[in-house]
Amino acid sequence: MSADTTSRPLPALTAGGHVLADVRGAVGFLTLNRPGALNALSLPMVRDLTTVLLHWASDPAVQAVVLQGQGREGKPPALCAGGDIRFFHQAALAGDPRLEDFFTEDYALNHLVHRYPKPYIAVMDGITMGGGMGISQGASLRIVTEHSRLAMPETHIGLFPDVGGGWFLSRCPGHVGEYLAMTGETLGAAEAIEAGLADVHVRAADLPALLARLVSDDLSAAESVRACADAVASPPGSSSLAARRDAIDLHFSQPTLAGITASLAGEASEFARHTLAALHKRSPLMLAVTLAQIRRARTMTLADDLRMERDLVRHCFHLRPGTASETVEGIRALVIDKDHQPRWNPAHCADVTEAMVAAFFVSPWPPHVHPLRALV
Ligand SMILES: C/C=C/C(=O)SCCNC(=O)CCNC(=O)[C@H](O)C(C)(C)COP(=O)(O)OP(=O)(O)OC[C@H]1O[C@@H](n2cnc3c(N)ncnc32)[C@H](O)[C@@H]1OP(=O)(O)O
Repeated sequence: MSADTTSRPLPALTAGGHVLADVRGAVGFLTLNRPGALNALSLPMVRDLTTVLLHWASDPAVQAVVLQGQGREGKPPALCAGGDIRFFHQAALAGDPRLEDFFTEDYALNHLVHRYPKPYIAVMDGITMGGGMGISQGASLRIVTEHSRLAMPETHIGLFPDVGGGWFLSRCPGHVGEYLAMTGETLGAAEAIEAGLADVHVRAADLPALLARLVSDDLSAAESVRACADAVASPPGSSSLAARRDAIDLHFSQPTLAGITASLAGEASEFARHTLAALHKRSPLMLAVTLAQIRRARTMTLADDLRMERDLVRHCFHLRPGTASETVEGIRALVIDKDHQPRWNPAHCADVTEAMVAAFFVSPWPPHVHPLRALV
Protein backbone atom coordinates (compact mmCIF):
# COMPACT_ATOMS: atom_id res chain seq x y z
CA MET A 1 0.00 0.00 0.00
CA SER A 2 1.47 3.36 -0.93
CA ALA A 3 0.88 6.68 0.83
CA ASP A 4 -2.25 8.48 -0.34
CA THR A 5 -0.55 11.87 -0.54
CA THR A 6 1.49 13.10 -3.49
CA SER A 7 5.13 13.91 -2.80
CA ARG A 8 5.99 17.59 -2.86
CA PRO A 9 8.15 18.86 -5.74
CA LEU A 10 11.86 18.77 -4.97
CA PRO A 11 14.05 21.87 -4.91
CA ALA A 12 16.42 22.20 -7.87
CA LEU A 13 19.51 19.98 -7.65
CA THR A 14 22.94 21.29 -8.57
CA ALA A 15 25.27 18.33 -9.14
CA GLY A 16 24.59 18.06 -12.86
CA GLY A 17 22.69 14.78 -12.59
CA HIS A 18 25.24 13.07 -10.32
CA VAL A 19 22.49 12.67 -7.73
CA LEU A 20 19.11 11.41 -8.92
CA ALA A 21 16.06 11.63 -6.69
CA ASP A 22 12.65 10.17 -7.36
CA VAL A 23 9.70 8.90 -5.36
CA ARG A 24 8.05 5.57 -6.14
CA GLY A 25 5.15 4.54 -3.97
CA ALA A 26 6.08 5.98 -0.58
CA VAL A 27 9.83 5.43 -1.05
CA GLY A 28 12.30 8.15 -1.96
CA PHE A 29 15.16 6.81 -4.06
CA LEU A 30 18.50 8.57 -3.96
CA THR A 31 20.81 7.29 -6.68
CA LEU A 32 24.45 8.31 -6.89
CA ASN A 33 25.03 8.65 -10.60
CA ARG A 34 28.70 9.25 -11.25
CA PRO A 35 29.75 5.75 -12.23
CA GLY A 36 32.92 6.81 -14.09
CA ALA A 37 34.39 7.84 -10.72
CA LEU A 38 32.75 4.98 -8.78
CA ASN A 39 30.16 7.52 -7.57
CA ALA A 40 32.80 9.48 -5.60
CA LEU A 41 31.22 12.39 -3.75
CA SER A 42 31.71 15.98 -4.90
CA LEU A 43 30.60 19.01 -2.90
CA PRO A 44 27.54 19.54 -5.15
CA MET A 45 26.59 15.89 -4.60
CA VAL A 46 26.86 16.31 -0.83
CA ARG A 47 24.65 19.38 -1.11
CA ASP A 48 22.07 17.59 -3.27
CA LEU A 49 21.91 14.63 -0.89
CA THR A 50 21.44 16.98 2.06
CA THR A 51 18.78 19.03 0.27
CA VAL A 52 16.75 15.99 -0.72
CA LEU A 53 17.02 14.26 2.66
CA LEU A 54 15.88 17.38 4.50
CA HIS A 55 13.03 17.82 2.03
CA TRP A 56 11.84 14.22 2.34
CA ALA A 57 12.18 14.26 6.15
CA SER A 58 9.17 16.58 6.31
CA ASP A 59 7.27 15.23 3.30
CA PRO A 60 4.43 12.99 4.55
CA ALA A 61 4.29 11.23 1.18
CA VAL A 62 7.78 9.78 1.73
CA GLN A 63 7.88 7.02 4.33
CA ALA A 64 11.39 5.68 3.71
CA VAL A 65 14.53 6.47 1.73
CA VAL A 66 16.72 4.12 -0.29
CA LEU A 67 20.33 5.05 -1.12
CA GLN A 68 21.82 3.22 -4.09
CA GLY A 69 24.58 3.59 -6.68
CA GLN A 70 24.39 3.64 -10.47
CA GLY A 71 26.59 0.92 -11.97
CA ARG A 72 28.79 0.95 -15.04
CA GLU A 73 28.17 -1.33 -18.02
CA GLY A 74 30.43 -4.36 -17.74
CA LYS A 75 32.07 -3.21 -14.48
CA PRO A 76 31.56 -4.33 -10.90
CA PRO A 77 28.98 -2.21 -9.06
CA ALA A 78 29.77 0.60 -6.64
CA LEU A 79 27.66 2.48 -4.15
CA CYS A 80 30.37 5.07 -3.59
CA ALA A 81 34.21 4.98 -3.44
CA GLY A 82 34.35 7.93 -1.02
CA GLY A 83 34.96 11.63 -1.23
CA ASP A 84 36.42 12.88 -4.52
CA ILE A 85 40.12 12.60 -3.72
CA ARG A 86 41.18 14.18 -7.00
CA PHE A 87 39.27 17.28 -5.90
CA PHE A 88 40.89 17.09 -2.45
CA HIS A 89 44.34 17.14 -4.05
CA GLN A 90 43.68 19.95 -6.49
CA ALA A 91 41.80 22.06 -3.95
CA ALA A 92 44.44 21.63 -1.25
CA LEU A 93 47.22 22.75 -3.59
CA ALA A 94 45.16 25.69 -4.89
CA GLY A 95 43.99 26.82 -1.43
CA ASP A 96 40.40 26.40 -2.65
CA PRO A 97 38.02 27.19 0.26
CA ARG A 98 35.50 24.67 -1.06
CA LEU A 99 37.70 21.96 0.44
CA GLU A 100 36.82 23.19 3.94
CA ASP A 101 33.16 23.39 2.95
CA PHE A 102 33.29 19.83 1.63
CA PHE A 103 34.36 18.33 4.95
CA THR A 104 32.01 20.46 7.05
CA GLU A 105 29.00 19.66 4.86
CA ASP A 106 29.87 15.99 4.31
CA TYR A 107 30.27 15.32 8.03
CA ALA A 108 27.00 17.16 8.72
CA LEU A 109 25.38 14.91 6.09
CA ASN A 110 26.79 11.83 7.85
CA HIS A 111 25.21 13.08 11.09
CA LEU A 112 21.90 13.68 9.32
CA VAL A 113 21.88 10.08 8.06
CA HIS A 114 22.47 8.74 11.59
CA ARG A 115 19.64 10.90 12.96
CA TYR A 116 17.26 10.53 10.01
CA PRO A 117 13.67 10.42 11.25
CA LYS A 118 12.48 7.86 8.69
CA PRO A 119 13.78 4.43 7.69
CA TYR A 120 16.90 4.93 5.55
CA ILE A 121 18.10 1.92 3.62
CA ALA A 122 21.65 1.81 2.27
CA VAL A 123 22.19 -0.64 -0.58
CA MET A 124 25.93 -1.30 -0.24
CA ASP A 125 26.15 -3.31 -3.46
CA GLY A 126 29.77 -3.24 -4.64
CA ILE A 127 32.46 -0.78 -3.61
CA THR A 128 31.41 1.15 -0.51
CA MET A 129 34.37 2.99 0.93
CA GLY A 130 35.27 6.09 2.91
CA GLY A 131 32.59 8.70 2.29
CA GLY A 132 30.38 5.90 0.94
CA MET A 133 30.50 4.32 4.38
CA GLY A 134 29.77 7.72 5.89
CA ILE A 135 26.41 7.95 4.13
CA SER A 136 25.61 4.28 4.86
CA GLN A 137 26.65 3.44 8.40
CA GLY A 138 23.93 5.58 10.00
CA ALA A 139 21.26 3.78 7.97
CA SER A 140 18.48 1.93 9.75
CA LEU A 141 19.11 -0.96 7.33
CA ARG A 142 22.50 -1.66 5.74
CA ILE A 143 22.25 -4.20 2.92
CA VAL A 144 25.25 -6.06 1.49
CA THR A 145 25.44 -8.35 -1.52
CA GLU A 146 27.95 -10.85 -2.86
CA HIS A 147 29.60 -7.89 -4.67
CA SER A 148 30.08 -5.76 -1.55
CA ARG A 149 33.58 -4.45 -0.89
CA LEU A 150 33.45 -2.32 2.23
CA ALA A 151 36.44 -0.43 3.61
CA MET A 152 37.69 2.62 5.37
CA PRO A 153 40.82 2.87 3.19
CA GLU A 154 41.92 6.39 4.18
CA THR A 155 45.30 5.36 5.59
CA HIS A 156 46.21 4.30 2.03
CA ILE A 157 46.19 8.00 1.15
CA GLY A 158 47.76 9.36 4.35
CA LEU A 159 44.39 10.29 5.82
CA PHE A 160 42.46 8.78 8.75
CA PRO A 161 39.04 7.06 8.69
CA ASP A 162 36.75 10.08 8.90
CA VAL A 163 33.00 10.51 8.08
CA GLY A 164 32.20 9.15 11.54
CA GLY A 165 34.66 6.26 11.16
CA GLY A 166 35.98 6.87 14.66
CA TRP A 167 32.47 6.34 16.00
CA PHE A 168 31.42 3.28 14.00
CA LEU A 169 34.80 1.51 13.81
CA SER A 170 35.42 1.90 17.53
CA ARG A 171 32.11 0.09 18.10
CA CYS A 172 33.19 -3.00 16.13
CA PRO A 173 33.74 -6.07 18.30
CA GLY A 174 37.01 -6.38 20.19
CA HIS A 175 39.85 -4.57 18.45
CA VAL A 176 38.53 -5.08 14.91
CA GLY A 177 38.04 -1.31 14.65
CA GLU A 178 41.71 -0.50 15.14
CA TYR A 179 42.59 -3.26 12.64
CA LEU A 180 40.20 -1.98 9.96
CA ALA A 181 41.11 1.65 10.56
CA MET A 182 44.85 1.17 10.37
CA THR A 183 45.10 -1.41 7.58
CA GLY A 184 42.17 -0.19 5.45
CA GLU A 185 41.31 -3.86 4.93
CA THR A 186 38.39 -4.54 2.56
CA LEU A 187 35.47 -6.62 3.85
CA GLY A 188 33.06 -8.81 1.93
CA ALA A 189 29.43 -9.28 2.95
CA ALA A 190 29.97 -11.92 5.64
CA GLU A 191 32.89 -10.06 7.19
CA ALA A 192 30.97 -6.78 7.19
CA ILE A 193 28.04 -8.40 9.01
CA GLU A 194 30.38 -10.00 11.56
CA ALA A 195 32.10 -6.64 12.13
CA GLY A 196 28.72 -4.99 12.78
CA LEU A 197 29.05 -2.82 9.67
CA ALA A 198 26.12 -4.37 7.76
CA ASP A 199 22.78 -5.86 8.75
CA VAL A 200 21.60 -8.22 6.06
CA HIS A 201 22.84 -10.03 2.96
CA VAL A 202 20.67 -10.00 -0.15
CA ARG A 203 21.84 -11.51 -3.43
CA ALA A 204 22.27 -8.79 -6.05
CA ALA A 205 19.80 -10.58 -8.31
CA ASP A 206 17.19 -10.27 -5.54
CA LEU A 207 17.59 -6.51 -5.03
CA PRO A 208 14.95 -5.56 -7.63
CA ALA A 209 12.42 -7.78 -5.84
CA LEU A 210 13.32 -6.17 -2.50
CA LEU A 211 12.97 -2.66 -3.88
CA ALA A 212 9.62 -3.56 -5.52
CA ARG A 213 8.41 -4.93 -2.17
CA LEU A 214 9.47 -1.74 -0.39
CA VAL A 215 7.61 0.36 -2.94
CA SER A 216 4.39 -1.65 -2.57
CA ASP A 217 4.38 -2.05 1.24
CA ASP A 218 3.26 0.27 4.02
CA LEU A 219 6.62 1.38 5.43
CA SER A 220 5.43 3.52 8.29
CA ALA A 221 7.40 1.36 10.76
CA ALA A 222 11.11 0.56 10.59
CA GLU A 223 10.29 -3.10 11.41
CA SER A 224 8.36 -3.45 8.17
CA VAL A 225 11.46 -2.37 6.23
CA ARG A 226 13.42 -5.09 7.97
CA ALA A 227 10.65 -7.61 7.23
CA CYS A 228 10.86 -6.74 3.52
CA ALA A 229 14.60 -7.38 3.58
CA ASP A 230 14.32 -10.59 5.59
CA ALA A 231 11.85 -11.96 3.04
CA VAL A 232 14.55 -11.94 0.33
CA ALA A 233 17.69 -12.26 2.50
CA SER A 234 20.07 -15.18 2.15
CA PRO A 235 23.02 -16.42 4.22
CA PRO A 236 26.22 -14.47 3.43
CA GLY A 237 28.51 -17.51 3.63
CA SER A 238 31.24 -17.91 6.19
CA SER A 239 33.27 -14.96 7.40
CA SER A 240 37.05 -15.02 7.05
CA LEU A 241 37.19 -12.50 9.89
CA ALA A 242 36.28 -15.15 12.46
CA ALA A 243 39.54 -17.01 11.95
CA ARG A 244 41.50 -13.75 12.40
CA ARG A 245 39.67 -12.46 15.48
CA ASP A 246 42.04 -13.83 18.15
CA ALA A 247 45.10 -12.51 16.33
CA ILE A 248 43.45 -9.15 15.64
CA ASP A 249 42.51 -8.71 19.30
CA LEU A 250 45.95 -9.77 20.50
CA HIS A 251 47.93 -7.43 18.25
CA PHE A 252 45.59 -4.46 17.92
CA SER A 253 44.93 -4.21 21.66
CA GLN A 254 48.54 -3.15 22.19
CA PRO A 255 48.68 0.38 23.59
CA THR A 256 50.88 1.99 20.93
CA LEU A 257 51.70 1.80 17.23
CA ALA A 258 55.17 0.49 18.13
CA GLY A 259 53.53 -2.12 20.36
CA ILE A 260 51.23 -3.27 17.55
CA THR A 261 54.02 -3.60 15.00
CA ALA A 262 56.29 -5.38 17.50
CA SER A 263 53.49 -7.77 18.41
CA LEU A 264 52.84 -8.57 14.72
CA ALA A 265 56.58 -8.98 14.08
CA GLY A 266 56.74 -11.54 16.89
CA GLU A 267 54.19 -13.86 15.28
CA ALA A 268 55.23 -16.13 12.41
CA SER A 269 51.81 -16.45 10.75
CA GLU A 270 50.71 -15.46 7.26
CA PHE A 271 48.17 -13.08 8.83
CA ALA A 272 50.87 -11.30 10.86
CA ARG A 273 53.24 -11.06 7.89
CA HIS A 274 50.53 -9.73 5.57
CA THR A 275 49.23 -7.24 8.14
CA LEU A 276 52.67 -5.93 9.03
CA ALA A 277 53.48 -5.49 5.33
CA ALA A 278 50.25 -3.48 4.92
CA LEU A 279 51.09 -1.22 7.86
CA HIS A 280 54.59 -0.62 6.52
CA LYS A 281 53.05 0.91 3.37
CA ARG A 282 51.03 3.48 5.33
CA SER A 283 52.07 6.87 6.68
CA PRO A 284 53.60 6.20 10.12
CA LEU A 285 52.32 9.56 11.38
CA MET A 286 48.77 8.96 10.18
CA LEU A 287 48.78 5.41 11.57
CA ALA A 288 49.57 6.86 15.00
CA VAL A 289 46.90 9.55 14.57
CA THR A 290 44.37 6.92 13.47
CA LEU A 291 45.09 4.71 16.46
CA ALA A 292 44.59 7.65 18.82
CA GLN A 293 41.40 8.65 16.96
CA ILE A 294 39.78 5.22 17.34
CA ARG A 295 40.71 4.94 20.99
CA ARG A 296 39.41 8.46 21.81
CA ALA A 297 36.19 7.95 19.81
CA ARG A 298 35.22 4.83 21.76
CA THR A 299 33.74 6.94 24.58
CA MET A 300 32.54 9.85 22.43
CA THR A 301 29.12 10.70 21.11
CA LEU A 302 28.75 10.71 17.33
CA ALA A 303 28.62 14.52 17.30
CA ASP A 304 31.79 14.87 19.36
CA ASP A 305 33.54 12.32 17.18
CA LEU A 306 32.59 14.25 14.02
CA ARG A 307 33.87 17.48 15.59
CA MET A 308 37.14 15.75 16.44
CA GLU A 309 37.41 14.42 12.89
CA ARG A 310 36.72 17.89 11.54
CA ASP A 311 39.69 19.14 13.58
CA LEU A 312 41.87 16.29 12.35
CA VAL A 313 41.02 16.75 8.69
CA ARG A 314 41.72 20.49 8.96
CA HIS A 315 45.22 19.64 10.16
CA CYS A 316 45.64 16.98 7.45
CA PHE A 317 45.20 19.52 4.68
CA HIS A 318 46.78 22.50 6.33
CA LEU A 319 49.78 23.12 4.13
CA ARG A 320 52.80 24.97 5.42
CA PRO A 321 54.96 26.68 2.78
CA GLY A 322 57.49 24.23 1.37
CA THR A 323 55.87 21.16 2.90
CA ALA A 324 53.41 18.59 1.63
CA SER A 325 50.82 17.10 3.97
CA GLU A 326 50.76 13.34 4.32
CA THR A 327 47.31 13.32 2.73
CA VAL A 328 48.28 15.38 -0.33
CA GLU A 329 51.30 13.14 -0.79
CA GLY A 330 49.23 9.99 -0.35
CA ILE A 331 46.67 11.05 -2.97
CA ARG A 332 49.44 12.09 -5.34
CA ALA A 333 50.99 8.64 -5.15
CA LEU A 334 47.69 6.70 -5.50
CA VAL A 335 45.67 8.56 -8.11
CA ILE A 336 47.58 11.55 -9.51
CA ASP A 337 51.03 10.18 -10.44
CA LYS A 338 49.97 6.57 -9.73
CA ASP A 339 53.56 5.70 -8.75
CA HIS A 340 52.38 4.06 -5.50
CA GLN A 341 55.55 5.36 -3.86
CA PRO A 342 54.42 7.93 -1.27
CA ARG A 343 57.25 9.75 0.48
CA TRP A 344 55.96 9.76 4.04
CA ASN A 345 57.34 12.25 6.55
CA PRO A 346 58.54 10.91 8.92
CA ALA A 347 59.33 7.71 7.03
CA HIS A 348 59.60 5.44 10.07
CA CYS A 349 57.33 4.70 13.03
CA ALA A 350 60.22 5.24 15.44
CA ASP A 351 60.41 8.89 14.37
CA VAL A 352 56.76 9.69 15.16
CA THR A 353 56.63 11.55 18.46
CA GLU A 354 53.73 11.91 20.87
CA ALA A 355 53.84 15.68 20.30
CA MET A 356 53.35 15.23 16.54
CA VAL A 357 50.25 13.13 17.16
CA ALA A 358 48.88 15.34 19.92
CA ALA A 359 49.03 18.40 17.63
CA PHE A 360 46.35 16.84 15.40
CA PHE A 361 43.91 16.74 18.32
CA VAL A 362 44.18 20.45 19.15
CA SER A 363 41.09 22.07 17.70
CA PRO A 364 41.86 24.97 15.34
CA TRP A 365 38.58 26.57 16.45
CA PRO A 366 37.21 27.74 19.81
CA PRO A 367 34.04 25.68 20.52
CA HIS A 368 31.62 28.56 19.77
CA VAL A 369 32.92 28.94 16.20
CA HIS A 370 33.58 25.26 15.42
CA PRO A 371 32.09 24.52 11.96
CA LEU A 372 30.14 21.56 13.42
CA ARG A 373 29.13 23.25 16.71
CA ALA A 374 25.42 22.75 15.89
CA LEU A 375 25.58 18.95 15.88
CA VAL A 376 24.11 17.22 18.94
C1 LIG B 1 35.17 12.96 3.59
C2 LIG B 1 35.43 11.76 2.74
C3 LIG B 1 36.69 11.22 2.70
C4 LIG B 1 36.97 10.04 1.85
O1 LIG B 1 36.07 9.34 1.43
S1 LIG B 1 38.61 9.76 1.46
C5 LIG B 1 38.51 8.62 0.11
C6 LIG B 1 38.32 7.21 0.55
N1 LIG B 1 38.29 6.34 -0.63
C7 LIG B 1 39.40 5.92 -1.23
O2 LIG B 1 40.52 6.23 -0.85
C8 LIG B 1 39.22 5.01 -2.42
C9 LIG B 1 39.99 5.50 -3.62
N2 LIG B 1 39.77 4.58 -4.76
C10 LIG B 1 40.44 3.41 -4.87
O3 LIG B 1 41.30 3.06 -4.09
C11 LIG B 1 40.07 2.54 -6.04
O4 LIG B 1 39.42 3.31 -6.99
C12 LIG B 1 39.14 1.37 -5.66
C13 LIG B 1 39.92 0.34 -4.80
C14 LIG B 1 37.92 1.86 -4.90
C15 LIG B 1 38.64 0.64 -6.95
O5 LIG B 1 39.73 0.30 -7.74
P1 LIG B 1 39.46 -0.12 -9.27
O6 LIG B 1 38.33 -1.09 -9.35
O7 LIG B 1 40.77 -0.52 -9.87
O8 LIG B 1 38.90 1.20 -9.99
P2 LIG B 1 39.74 2.51 -10.39
O9 LIG B 1 40.27 2.36 -11.77
O10 LIG B 1 40.73 2.84 -9.32
O11 LIG B 1 38.60 3.63 -10.32
C16 LIG B 1 37.78 3.93 -11.43
C17 LIG B 1 37.79 5.44 -11.61
O12 LIG B 1 37.20 5.99 -10.43
C18 LIG B 1 38.10 6.97 -9.91
N3 LIG B 1 37.95 7.01 -8.45
C19 LIG B 1 37.85 5.97 -7.62
N4 LIG B 1 37.72 6.37 -6.37
C20 LIG B 1 37.74 7.72 -6.40
C21 LIG B 1 37.62 8.72 -5.41
N5 LIG B 1 37.45 8.42 -4.10
N6 LIG B 1 37.70 10.01 -5.79
C22 LIG B 1 37.84 10.35 -7.10
N7 LIG B 1 37.93 9.43 -8.09
C23 LIG B 1 37.88 8.14 -7.74
C24 LIG B 1 39.48 6.48 -10.29
O13 LIG B 1 40.42 7.53 -10.24
C25 LIG B 1 39.22 5.98 -11.69
O14 LIG B 1 39.18 7.11 -12.55
P3 LIG B 1 40.04 7.10 -13.93
O15 LIG B 1 39.49 5.93 -14.72
O16 LIG B 1 39.75 8.42 -14.56
O17 LIG B 1 41.48 6.90 -13.57
